[in-house]
Amino acid sequence: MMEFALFRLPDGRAWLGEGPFTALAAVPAAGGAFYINDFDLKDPAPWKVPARLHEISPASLAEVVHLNGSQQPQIHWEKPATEWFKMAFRRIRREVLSKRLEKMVPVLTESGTLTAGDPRRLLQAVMQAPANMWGYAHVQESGGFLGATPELLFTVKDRTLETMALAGTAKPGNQEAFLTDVKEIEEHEIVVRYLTQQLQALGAVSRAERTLCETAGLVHFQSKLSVQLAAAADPAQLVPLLHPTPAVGCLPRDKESLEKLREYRQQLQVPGFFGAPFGFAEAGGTTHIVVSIRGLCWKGDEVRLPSGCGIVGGSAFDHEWRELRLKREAVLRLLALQS
Ligand SMILES: C=C(O[C@@H]1C=C(C(=O)O)C=C[C@H]1O)C(=O)O
Repeated sequence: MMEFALFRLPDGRAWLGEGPFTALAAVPAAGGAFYINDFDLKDPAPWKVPARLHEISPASLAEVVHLNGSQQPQIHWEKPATEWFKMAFRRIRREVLSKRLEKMVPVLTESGTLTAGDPRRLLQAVMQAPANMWGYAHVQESGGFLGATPELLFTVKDRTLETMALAGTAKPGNQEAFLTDVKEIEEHEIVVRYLTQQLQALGAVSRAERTLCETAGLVHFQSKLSVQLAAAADPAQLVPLLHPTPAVGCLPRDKESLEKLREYRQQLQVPGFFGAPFGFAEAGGTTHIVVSIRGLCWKGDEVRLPSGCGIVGGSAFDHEWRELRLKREAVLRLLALQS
C-alpha cells in the first residue's frame, strides 16, 4: 500500500483509507473522507476520499497494512539544542510583557535517525492509545506522520458542535499545586475565551467547568464547550474559523501575530503536520477534527518529534524546557519507544 490515512476515535472505532485519494475542497455528502492539511492550511482540497475504506481494529490493522514481519523501529535521538528555542522564547515573552501579544506557542523539534525497523509498526500503539485520545496517521511511500492526541478541534453532527480547550500542563502527582497555579490557569482560560468568541456567531455556546485531563503521563486543564448551531455548519468552514487555537497558535490571532508565529515555526523547522487539523467525516454525517500533537514524522531514515508550550507573561524558560521534555517523553511512552 503506497499511501494511507488512519483515524481512531476515543471509543475505539477506527478507519483506514487506502490511496490513491481523491482530493476535494468540501466534505463529500456521503462521508468516508479524511481531512489532511498542514498547519498553515495550504492545501485548498484537504478532504481526501480513499480508493478503499476499511473499518479496522487493533487486530486487523497488521493485516490491512501488511505489518506482519516488520520490526519495531529503533531510533537514535540527538539532544535538542537550546539556542534557537531560547531566542524565540525570550522574544515572545518580551512581546507578551509589552502587551503586543497575549500568548504564543513555540515548538521545539527533537531529531533522530532510524537505525532499524519500520515506523509503520508504531500504528499498533496508535490504535491502542488510551481511551481519551484520538489516533491519526498519514503515511506515504517515503515518509509520514502519526500520533495520538488528547485535543479535539471539533466534532459536528447536525446542529451540535462540541469542542474543548486543552491547555495548561503538569506532571501527574502534583495536582494540588497545579489546580491553583495562576499561570497555568491563565494559559488555559485564554483558549476558552478565544473558542467562546469564535463560536458565538454560530449559536449559543455552553461551557463545562475546568477539569483535569490525565493522559499518557501528563495532566492538562480541559474545558469542554458545546454549541447549539443556529444553522447547519460546514466543517470545511469550521476549520479556518477555529484553527489555530491559542493552544497551538497565538492570541491575538491577527495577521501580524500569525506571521510571527509562522516565522518562528520556520526558524525552528517545525514539521508542517504539527498542530495541524486532521480528521475524518463518517458516513453517518458526524465529522471529527483533532489537533495533530503528540506524534512524530519521518522521511527516509530522518525522524522528528516536535512539542510545543504556551508562553504567557508568567512563563519561565527552565519550566517550559522541562514541559517540552515531558511532552516528548509522553509521546515516546505512548508509542512504546521508551519504557
Ligand atoms: C503543543 C502541545 O500541547 C498543547 C499545549 C499545551 C500547553 O501549553 O500546556 C497543552 C496541551 C496542548 O494544547 C504539545 O503537546 O506539544
